[in-house]
Amino acid sequence: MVLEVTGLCVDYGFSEDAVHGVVDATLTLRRGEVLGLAGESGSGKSTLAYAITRLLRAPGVITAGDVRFHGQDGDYDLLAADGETMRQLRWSQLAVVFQSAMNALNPVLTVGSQLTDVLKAHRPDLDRHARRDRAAELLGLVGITSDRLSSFPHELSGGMRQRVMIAMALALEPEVLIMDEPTTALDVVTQREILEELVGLRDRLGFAVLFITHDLSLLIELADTIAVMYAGRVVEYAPATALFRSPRHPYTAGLLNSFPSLHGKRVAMTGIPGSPPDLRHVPAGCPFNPRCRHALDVCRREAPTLLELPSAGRRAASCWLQTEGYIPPEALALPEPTHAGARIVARTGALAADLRNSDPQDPQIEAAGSAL
Ligand SMILES: Nc1ncnc2c1ncn2[C@@H]1O[C@H](COP(=O)(O)OP(=O)(O)OP(=O)(O)O)[C@@H](O)[C@H]1O
Repeated sequence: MVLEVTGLCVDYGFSEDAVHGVVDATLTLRRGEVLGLAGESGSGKSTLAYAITRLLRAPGVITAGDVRFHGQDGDYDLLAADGETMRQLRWSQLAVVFQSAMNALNPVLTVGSQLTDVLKAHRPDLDRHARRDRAAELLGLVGITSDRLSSFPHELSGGMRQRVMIAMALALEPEVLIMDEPTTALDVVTQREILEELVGLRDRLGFAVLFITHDLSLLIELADTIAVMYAGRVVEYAPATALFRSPRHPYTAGLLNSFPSLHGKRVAMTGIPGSPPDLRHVPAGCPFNPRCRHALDVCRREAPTLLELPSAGRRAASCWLQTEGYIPPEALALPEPTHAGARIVARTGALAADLRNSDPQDPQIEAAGSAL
C-alpha cells in the first residue's frame, strides 16, 4: 500500500450552504497500481486529488479524514505534514499532473532548461552534464528525441507538451503519479498513445498512478482498479474487468450503458436519466435514488455505506441492493469474469466494448483479454 485515504471529507465554505465536494471517501492505492477515479463532472474527483496533495484552495476545507503516504523513506500523515514537507514530497515522491498542465510550462524557457531546473533544485548530486543527460533520458522515456531539449513550449504540439509535463513529473522517480484529466485537451489518438506509453512506463518504472477522468471507457482499458464517484462519494470500487463485466452499483451500470459498442451485440443505450444533485442539498437517503430505476423505500430514507462485497478481487459498493437481506436485479448481479483482476489494455475502445457485450465464459475473449 502506498497511499491510503480514509473517510476524507471536503467542503467548499462553512455555512449551511457549504458544498460537500467529497464525502467520506476511502481509497487505497497499491504500489505499481493504476487506480482510476471516474464520475460525471462535479462528482468531486478533482477535489479529492487536490485534498490528497494539499493543493486545495479556499474556500475548500478538509473537514475530516486521514491521508497516509507510505514512502520508501518513511510514512507521512499528509494532512498533518507542514508546507515544506509537502512541497518536497510533491516533487520527489508524489508527483501531480493537472488538467491544464500542458499550459503550465514556462513559455520563455526551453524544455531542456525547465527539466534541468527541476533536477538542479532537487538533485544537488548531479553536475551540469549529468543533469543534461538525465533531461535527455527523461524526454526519451516519453518518446521525444533529445534535439527537442532546445525547443520552446510553443514549438511543440499539445501532445508533446503533455509528454514533457509527464517527463517532468517523473524526473525525480516518484512513487505515485496523480493525474487529473491529463489528456482531455488532446485528440483521441494522441490521448491513447500517451496513455499507452504511461502504462508502459509504469510497468518499467513501477510507480503507482491515480488517474482521474470522466471517461470510464478509457479507465477500463488503462486501470487495474476503478473507483466510481457520485455526488462526492465513492459508490463503487472494483478491479477494472470486474467493474466492466459485472457492475454492482446502478450508477456504474448507467455509466457503462452511456458509451456505445462498435462491435458485438447491438444493445440499446439507456444512459442515466436526470442530472447529478446540487452538492449543497443532496437528496435524503442514497444521493443517487432519484435517478435510480431500482430504488427501494429504504434508498429514499437512509444512506447506504460502502460495503465490501464477495469477490475474487477487492470490491465494494455503496448500494442497498447489494446489502444482506436485499436481492439485486439481474443486471447488478452478473457473474464476475473468471480472469478478474487482469488488466485490459486494448488498442482501441472497440475491444473494451466487445468484451462488455461478450459471454464472460467465452474462451476466445478470455484469451484476448489475457493476451493484451
Ligand atoms: N472553489 C469552489 N467553490 C465552491 N464549490 C466548488 C469549488 N470548486 C469545486 N466546487 C464544487 O465541488 C464539487 C466537486 O467539484 P470537482 O471539480 O471536484 O468535481 P470533478 O468531478 O473533478 O469535476 P470536473 O470533471 O468537471 O473537474 C462541484 O459541485 C463543484 O461545483
